[in-house]
Amino acid sequence: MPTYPKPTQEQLVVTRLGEARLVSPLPLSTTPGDNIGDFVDDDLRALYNPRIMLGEKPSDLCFELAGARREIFFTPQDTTAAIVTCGGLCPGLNNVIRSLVLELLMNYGIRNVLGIRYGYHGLNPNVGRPPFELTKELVDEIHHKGGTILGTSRGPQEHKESVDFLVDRGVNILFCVGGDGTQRGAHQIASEIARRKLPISVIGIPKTIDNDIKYCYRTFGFATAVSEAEKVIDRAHVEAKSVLNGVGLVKLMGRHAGFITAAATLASGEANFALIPEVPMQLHGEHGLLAALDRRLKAREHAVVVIAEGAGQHWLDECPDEFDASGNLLLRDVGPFLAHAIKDYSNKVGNPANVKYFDPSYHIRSVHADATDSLLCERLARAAAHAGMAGKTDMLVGLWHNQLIDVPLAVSCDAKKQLSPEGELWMALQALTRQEKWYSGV
Ligand SMILES: Nc1ncnc2c1ncn2[C@@H]1O[C@H](COP(=O)(O)OP(=O)(O)OP(=O)(O)O)[C@@H](O)[C@H]1O
Ligand SMILES: O=P(O)(O)OC[C@H]1O[C@](O)(CO)[C@@H](O)[C@@H]1O
Ligand SMILES: [Mg+2]
Repeated sequence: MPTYPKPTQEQLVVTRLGEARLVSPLPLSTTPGDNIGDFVDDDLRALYNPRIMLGEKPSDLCFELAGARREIFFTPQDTTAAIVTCGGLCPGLNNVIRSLVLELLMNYGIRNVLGIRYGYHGLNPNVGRPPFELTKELVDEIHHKGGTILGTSRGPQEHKESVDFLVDRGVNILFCVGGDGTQRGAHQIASEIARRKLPISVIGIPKTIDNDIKYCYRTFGFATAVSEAEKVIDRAHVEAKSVLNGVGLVKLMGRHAGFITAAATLASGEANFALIPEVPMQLHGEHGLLAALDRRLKAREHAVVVIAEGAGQHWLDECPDEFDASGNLLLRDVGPFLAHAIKDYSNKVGNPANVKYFDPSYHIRSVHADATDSLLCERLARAAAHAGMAGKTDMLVGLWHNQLIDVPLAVSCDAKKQLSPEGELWMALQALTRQEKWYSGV
């Protein structure tokens, strides 16, 4: 259940640089049933809402389906692509780079692929390092490594200079791999390209362990981050259970979305409380977290609490907002604050807790992609390559009910996705932890 308003059909129309007239070099077919993979018809659509109420007319609101087109826009041997990775690290960045390079060079046979260094800074010759050529040999084994071989960055970018750079370097397709900020930046670059009426395609590939990008049910990196977080919760449980009144407290990444916290809590099955930014909870008072935790300790003599970094911000003292280089609000550190609050309260009520605090923050995102994410990276990257070669632009590749879709950047990056407190994930978490019971004291 999305937490954002339904788009209009007009908002879901993807921009094209012009008519795609060239026959694709991919060895695909247009005949179903011939045991050869098929091109995707440009008129094929994925329904926005796959649920229907019996007796009601289904809505025909739909996304453009991603995939290889029979007609392409760019002449492969004259085409240069460039790849840039921006924002925080995320498992799978190297997988995406590798799959893009292999699809573009080996299957489409384009001229070359440039690797842009250290995020959007690399598109500004006055600030960034020069790009380097990505060859098949260079990317051969990179998918086994965490991080990004291109480097990444946060901080503002001058989109006019970025477009000058693309023109100077003869780049025809730019692939922007990153989170919501990166996709906003990609949209600005595409808008400047459109203003100058240039035939340059800009394609986004959504990356973030936070899983907060609209029209992408699951971003790559999320599954790996959840697997890593799950291990930490399990260890926090071991620590908590080994001492009297042990409390394993785990703080996980997730600025504005609690997807990592909720999914890792469910996967682990060992946490008793999960706190996310979307569901603000009281700390003090009869129905606050501290009293609830005390009830749990009295009943079971150990507890595990998982908190997303963006949760409980309202518990901390007001102080002037600070921002990172990209303008993202810097969160105050709720983990140590909560550890102290639990210790103080438990001492005060005469039932001292033995708090073991875990902060695995960067650990969960700097690892290499697991098999689930590697597969998703492969799918997203190849779909992005197809979209670029077909001359689509100002769009990102999304994942909607397990179908890859092409989504205009303007409609994807106008807001972040958050976890719905009415959705299945949060309901499952309530059913598993039964944390409400401790809060209500019944
Ligand atoms: N509002 C914006 N408008 C245009 N460009 C932006 C905007 N926000 C960020 N960018 C560009 O995108 C880059 C990456 O943004 P940011 O640091 O917010 O990471 P992100 O892509 O959101 O990834 P993460 O998920 O790690 O936060 C920045 O360096 C900046 O150039
Ligand atoms: O410290 P950095 O590298 O700026 O990134 C931290 C942020 O990046 C993310 O991993 C992705 O947005 C967030 O969960 C986290 O708050
Ligand atoms: Mg972001």
